[in-house]
Amino acid sequence: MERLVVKNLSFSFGFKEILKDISFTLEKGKVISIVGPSGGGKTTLLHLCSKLLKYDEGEIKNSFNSSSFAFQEPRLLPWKNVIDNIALGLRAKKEKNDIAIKKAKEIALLFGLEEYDLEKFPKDLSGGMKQRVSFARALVVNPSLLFLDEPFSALDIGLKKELQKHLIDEIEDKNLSVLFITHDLMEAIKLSDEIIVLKAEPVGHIKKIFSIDLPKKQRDDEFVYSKTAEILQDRDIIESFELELK
Ligand SMILES: Nc1ncnc2c1ncn2[C@@H]1O[C@H](COP(=O)(O)OP(=O)(O)OP(=O)(O)O)[C@@H](O)[C@H]1O
Repeated sequence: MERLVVKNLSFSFGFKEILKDISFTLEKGKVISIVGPSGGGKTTLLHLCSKLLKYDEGEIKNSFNSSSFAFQEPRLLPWKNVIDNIALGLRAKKEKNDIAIKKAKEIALLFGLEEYDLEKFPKDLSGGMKQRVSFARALVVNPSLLFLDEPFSALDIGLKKELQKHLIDEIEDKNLSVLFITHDLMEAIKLSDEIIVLKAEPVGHIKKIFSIDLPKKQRDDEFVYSKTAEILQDRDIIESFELELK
């Protein structure tokens, strides 16, 4: 069975402890989001899980067949146009060139890019367009596990909803698993099976894990709003986000 198991993970940058005793399991076809205050160690945790960083203590066992990553910063290759940036992973997997181009074009159009955008280079794209290219590049290779760091943060509300819907379709149709970071509690409620709340003080640790059982396609705005209101009643969430409810 494909899964990601994180057990008693701790990590420091030099003498600065960033994460302590983190444990959770991501099963096939499930979505876990990591929420928490800025500087709480969310990106560090994602980088450890995706092997971009080496951990100090504990264990990470990843038995997923394949994975891909969309970073907070899109990290596109400046000398390649939109299509070639999206097709990068497909070419690395030795996909035939015409098929790679066809798949890259299909997903680019699905993600709301226009035909005339496809030849553009990253310097000529808006922040939201770059983010869509980066997300498309991660998804087009059909990974079994997707790591996402704030994938929708630069998108307007309409595009955000469209891409979230597309992601939910991929999760349900292809049994895709996702570990993602968001600052947006409503987004986490819409997409996740579990929400991990990280607290930064004194060292990044898991304060709470919320489970959401309603099937994702049944989570309408009303559900998301009422669940958000319910979760915001929780003392731990208020503390984690350093919110003050008056
Ligand atoms: N390469 C690095 N070297 C030293 N310290 C780092 C490095 N990268 C991150 N940090 C520190 O680690 C802590 C956690 O950073 P991280 O980016 O993981 O937090 P985050 O929760 O993702 O924040 P944000 O929501 O603002 O993206 C911060 O105090 C940050 O300054």
